[in-house]
Amino acid sequence: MLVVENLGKSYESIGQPLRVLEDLSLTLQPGQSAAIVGPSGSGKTTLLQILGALDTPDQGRVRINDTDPFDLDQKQRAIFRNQTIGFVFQDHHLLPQLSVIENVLIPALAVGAATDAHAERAQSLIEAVGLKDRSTHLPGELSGGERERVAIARALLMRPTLILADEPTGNLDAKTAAGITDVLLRLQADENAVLVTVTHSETLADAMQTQFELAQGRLVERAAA
Ligand SMILES: Nc1ncnc2c1ncn2[C@@H]1O[C@H](COP(=O)(O)OP(=O)(O)OP(=O)(O)O)[C@@H](O)[C@H]1O
Repeated sequence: MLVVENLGKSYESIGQPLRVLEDLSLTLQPGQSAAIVGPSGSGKTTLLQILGALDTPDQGRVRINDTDPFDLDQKQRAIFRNQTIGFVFQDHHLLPQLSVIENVLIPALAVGAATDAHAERAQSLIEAVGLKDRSTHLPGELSGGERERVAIARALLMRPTLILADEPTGNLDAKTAAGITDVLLRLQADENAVLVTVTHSETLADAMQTQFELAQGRLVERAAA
């Protein structure tokens, strides 16, 4: 479960500080999916970075399964992030010199060694995202949509309770984007995880259970279509 209370965030800029998030609150239950939409510069990525404990808020609290990552020291926070949060980025951030399966195993390697159980999980996720025959390929040998599937498999390796996706279908054609959306939602449902996706795509936003517009630093729930 994700609970965000009264979040505030400003950036220092020449002259006045830039207030990006203002008294922002949000609660999502396990299994819930939400899209965050809003104009460019409205603070969507900033919010996602704070939800992922990659950036710190100036005010407010974030609780993920009753833990506030900002109560933890840096090392504990990194471990918590690794075990609780899965990130899917638009530009997928795969390591080009590592194979598909090695990329999927990165979260396990980051906290020690990949066990046989991790390797089995990685293989089953690679199958689940439709890349069974590609596990020894390098990212450079894959299409953009296939690379995004690898990024999704990697995000799911540690069975996160919170999945954060930043424009996961950003540079993809409509058919490929629809396939990526299906895979993401299927794996999220399998794990009963919370999914928060930031997007400019109305199609992707419509695939989520709930949609929020980020405006003037706060989230406003959009009425169901
Ligand atoms: N590190 C930073 N320092 C100063 N200002 C920043 C920083 N990061 C973001 N900003 C500013 O904060 C505002 C919100 O940025 P953010 O990237 O969160 O918006 P966004 O809604 O994700 O935009 P987009 O849809 O274009 O990706 C913008 O005005 C941006 O210029």
